[in-house]
Amino acid sequence: MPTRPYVIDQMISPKSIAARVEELAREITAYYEGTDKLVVVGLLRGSFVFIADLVRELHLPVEVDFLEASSYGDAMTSSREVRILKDLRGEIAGKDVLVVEDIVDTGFTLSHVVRLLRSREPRRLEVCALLDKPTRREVDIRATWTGFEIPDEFVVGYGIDFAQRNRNLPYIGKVRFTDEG
Ligand SMILES: O=P(O)(O)OC[C@H]1O[C@H](OP(=O)(O)OP(=O)(O)O)[C@H](O)[C@@H]1O
Ligand code: HPA
Repeated sequence: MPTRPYVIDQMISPKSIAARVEELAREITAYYEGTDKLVVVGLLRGSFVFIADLVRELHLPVEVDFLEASSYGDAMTSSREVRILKDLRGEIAGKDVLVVEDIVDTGFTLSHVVRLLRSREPRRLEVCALLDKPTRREVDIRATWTGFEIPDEFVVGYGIDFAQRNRNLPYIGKVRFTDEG
């Protein structure tokens, strides 16, 4: 539980998110056109809202699978140790794969997951991330498609949490502590 009081200032509205998700889905559909099946892999828990919206806009035969990775716990900074808490149910060897991530911050989570999944030899593996904080990067990795580049702010909402709270907000907001001067 966060002990300090905070408020959340809206940064990206539900309307802007929906419009961007539609654009991303259009590009992804064009990229994978002709695939017999795209395995869409959501990284739990943060991507659960984004993946739900994104897959409904993909005009492709899709299978949905999930991988749970965790490195933040209840903190605002990465432990830099990525733990895989739940693996995929299905095989991805020889298949087209799209990894769906909510946010790329230091890059530790995504690089760990991409390395793991590439070792299973998918046919094509690409990444779609809703948010990117490029100024915080510690590992050299980029998503193939990014929804929004954002400044160095701790964000919540649309699936993203602060110590497991605020995932259910329909917008992306930044956390502002109210006990600071
Ligand atoms: O680029 P990084 O610095 O690695 O940060 C990004 C990751 O951090 C968050 O996951 P978290 O460990 O909080 O788990 P969660 O998805 O269950 O909230 C977020 O959902 C990303 O997966
Ligand atoms: O800004 C963030 N908010 C919530 N979780 C996160 N994990 C990495 N960056 C963030």
